[in-house]
Amino acid sequence: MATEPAFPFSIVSVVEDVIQKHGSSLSDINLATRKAQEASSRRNEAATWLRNTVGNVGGKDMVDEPSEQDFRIALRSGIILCNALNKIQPGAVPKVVEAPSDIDDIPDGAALSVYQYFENVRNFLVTVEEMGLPTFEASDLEEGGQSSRIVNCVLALKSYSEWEMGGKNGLWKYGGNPKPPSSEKPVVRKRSEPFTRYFSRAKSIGDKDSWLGDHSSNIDAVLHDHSEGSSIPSVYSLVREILHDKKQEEIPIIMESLLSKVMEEFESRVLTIQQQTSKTPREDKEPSKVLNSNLKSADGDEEMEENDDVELKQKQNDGVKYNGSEESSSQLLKYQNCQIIIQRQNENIQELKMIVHQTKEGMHCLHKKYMEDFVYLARHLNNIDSAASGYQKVLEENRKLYNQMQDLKGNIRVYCRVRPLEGQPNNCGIVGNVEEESISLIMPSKNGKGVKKIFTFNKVFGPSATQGKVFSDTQPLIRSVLDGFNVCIFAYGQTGSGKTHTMSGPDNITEETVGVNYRALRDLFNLSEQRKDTIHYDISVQMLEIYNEQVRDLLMTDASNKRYPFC
Ligand SMILES: Nc1ncnc2c1ncn2[C@@H]1O[C@H](COP(=O)(O)OP(=O)(O)OP(=O)(O)O)[C@@H](O)[C@H]1O
Repeated sequence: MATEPAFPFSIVSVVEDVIQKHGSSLSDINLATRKAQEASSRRNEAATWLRNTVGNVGGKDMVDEPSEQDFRIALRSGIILCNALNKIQPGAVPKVVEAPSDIDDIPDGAALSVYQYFENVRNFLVTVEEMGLPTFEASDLEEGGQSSRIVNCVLALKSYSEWEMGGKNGLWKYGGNPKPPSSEKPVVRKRSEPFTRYFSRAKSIGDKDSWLGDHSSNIDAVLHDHSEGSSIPSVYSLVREILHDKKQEEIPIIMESLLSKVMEEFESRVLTIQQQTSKTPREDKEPSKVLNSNLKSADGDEEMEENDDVELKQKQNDGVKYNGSEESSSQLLKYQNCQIIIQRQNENIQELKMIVHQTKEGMHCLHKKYMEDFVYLARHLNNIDSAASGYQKVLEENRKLYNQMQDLKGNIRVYCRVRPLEGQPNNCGIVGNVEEESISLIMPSKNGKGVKKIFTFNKVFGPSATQGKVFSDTQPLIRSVLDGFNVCIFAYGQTGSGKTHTMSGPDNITEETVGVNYRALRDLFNLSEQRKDTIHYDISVQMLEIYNEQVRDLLMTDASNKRYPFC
């Protein structure tokens, strides 16, 4: 973005006005008195700061409101100065040579080299110079030295300390700048030094705020005689006119007074602009010539208006002067609005970056948790698989044992079922005792006495045995079918002995009277369903009749082909 700042005010016009208003009074000063008062005031300020910063040294405090002599004597060992410097920049003077407590009693002018104070002073001066602060000569600490230079140095340290404690934000109010990180130094003309210093400070602000940006050359051009023969005076020509008949030593005081008045005038004009701005809402909606119109934002106008006062005060602190015209204030407001929009966009970008970062972290955590769950499930599945294969092995073993047991019981089993006789009590007639595995029959004989004969079976069912009881004994054999064994169940007996009743059931079949066939099939289908995950069974049914040495397929629909062979 082009950061062409709007300067809706003329520095020349402000200086010109001040000179017109106060021109005569600027030089009308009792220089001697003023200088003495000011020197005393500055020395007191320096002494107070040193006392507050360093505290008691060698059992003595810095004297309150010291004389020039007191001030020099207190500092000539360099201990206070080095300690103060170390407070601001710890370790700046690694070794401070201590002096005996009676150092202040040594008469002024007496040599102090025995206390090696030169080392302290030299270390202090070297460090201060490296920091870009104003220094003094070691001889200034002796009688006849320029104590004002010492005061200047101490006050510069104080200003630097305050500026540093304030987070190095804003203007460092003392005349000089701490050494910038880059090698760039403000170019200052010797003759215009007293007032160009102000602008070099403003440029140092521009390093952070880009308020004046790189326009020091423009400012320099304004200060200097940039247009020979131009009808518009420059600051340089205005000031030169004021100073041309003044003595060399008067110039700094007059310039200070002039700058002070210019600042007052500037503040006054800024206040006027603020008042006008608060009374009249912005009317100029045209794009500013000096601003990037792409940065305009309709929805941000309301909130930006609230920040106008703050921004104006900021400019006021930066020492910029306005000419007060409405057009200029409108341009300034637009410029400020754009700055606010950019700032908010930057904040939004930062916020979005934060959200993206958090989302990435969240995704990373989810992925990690997913992987952990996945590994856990894989392990769990492995365990289940092992258990299932173990179970299958055990099951297989059980089946083998089961079938072996069926074998041991006998591959051919013969059961005997006694049919109840209608209208007669059970166990009457020829049937004697019905045991678990035997039955006795009373056979008639010639002599009239019955002959008892006992028959043994795998199982004997009496006339009261239910269909369920009969099936329960055949069920284990039927289950062997599903393990690949051949099983055959058939009923044998004379007509009317109950074969159909046992195998199928009576004419009116109920849940209790259903016979072995149905029960066996139901059992096989149930087992097949239970084992469907591990074994697939194909089940088919045939129904044949063998009668009078003829085999017939009872399930064929075509009656002509019922007899064997079927095709
Ligand atoms: N255990 C029993 N309990 C009650 N009734 C029975 C029993 N056994 C057979 N009956 C009855 O006896 C009759 C003859 O039985 P069933 O028809 O089963 O004999 P069957 O041996 O099949 O004869 P067939 O060889 O002539 O076919 C039927 O009415 C049947 O209900």
